[in-house]
Amino acid sequence: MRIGTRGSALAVAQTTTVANALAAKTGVVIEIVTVRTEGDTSTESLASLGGTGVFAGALREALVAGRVDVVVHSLKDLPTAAYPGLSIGAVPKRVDARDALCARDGLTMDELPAGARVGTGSPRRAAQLRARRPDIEVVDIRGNVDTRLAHVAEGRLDAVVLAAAGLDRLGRLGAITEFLSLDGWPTAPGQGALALEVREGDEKLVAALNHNPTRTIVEAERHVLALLEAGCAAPIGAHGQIDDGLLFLDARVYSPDGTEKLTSSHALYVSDTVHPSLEVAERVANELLENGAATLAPLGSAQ
Ligand SMILES: NCc1[nH]cc(CCC(=O)O)c1CC(=O)O
Repeated sequence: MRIGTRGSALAVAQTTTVANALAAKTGVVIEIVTVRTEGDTSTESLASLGGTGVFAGALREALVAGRVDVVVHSLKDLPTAAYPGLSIGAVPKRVDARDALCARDGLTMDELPAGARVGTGSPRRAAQLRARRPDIEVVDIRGNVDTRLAHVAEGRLDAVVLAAAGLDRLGRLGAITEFLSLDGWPTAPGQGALALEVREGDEKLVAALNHNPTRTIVEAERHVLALLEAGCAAPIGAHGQIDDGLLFLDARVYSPDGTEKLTSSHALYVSDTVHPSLEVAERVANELLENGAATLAPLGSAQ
């Protein structure tokens, strides 16, 4: 079985984990194939690339063409629209969904001095930073996780905000100076989860790695994006969880300058309905739209 991945250290790390787990569960021999994507090679800001699918496109083409049998995506980088002929065969158990602050000298968010330079390429993180600390300077950066951490280590920035999941997968948890709680800092739909995409009909190749609660939760988070017709670069955070059969979904839309935000939370019992993810997302998205989400934030083009 050939598994396709982006070439970044993070992508290779998470694909290797998936390959090992799949080999252990199925006994199949696995080869990892690296595919270059526009999101990896371009130095443009993510927002200007148009966001949607800059990482996923080349991987999906390789899958359709039969050059690989499975591709591993970070779920948060995967467009919400279905892709003809392809299907998400499995969503493995999610790891940490939180963002983390990686600052110089062990500083926390509250301890950063006024005027501190904090790097991120994400409009959501930029809005959240401005909301939390209007007195700091948000700096737009690109590059992989190691490049971003180097900006701090080498003194060009005071801090960066990154996904805890990515830092963990790269063995860089030691760079974290504060985990940002999901209550106050919901993260990108699907953050910390992976999607194993296959050609339609091949779902059984990867079914052994599927984790149904994770799938239900991340589908709810992603439905919010789709219902708001928002791209992955929109300033939207969403966080779902399942406790005792109750699916809870919280989503927040920010104005880019961080001065305004809209929040909506709803919950329903998974066993009470046929499509719990879609229903809870509809309640959340409708409430956000009724309260003006589309005028508060540039949601980006429909997918
Ligand atoms: N957009 C890049 C990207 N895609 C997935 C992750 C982190 C790992 C994950 O969320 O699964 C990252 C890096 C980051 O946001 O810090």
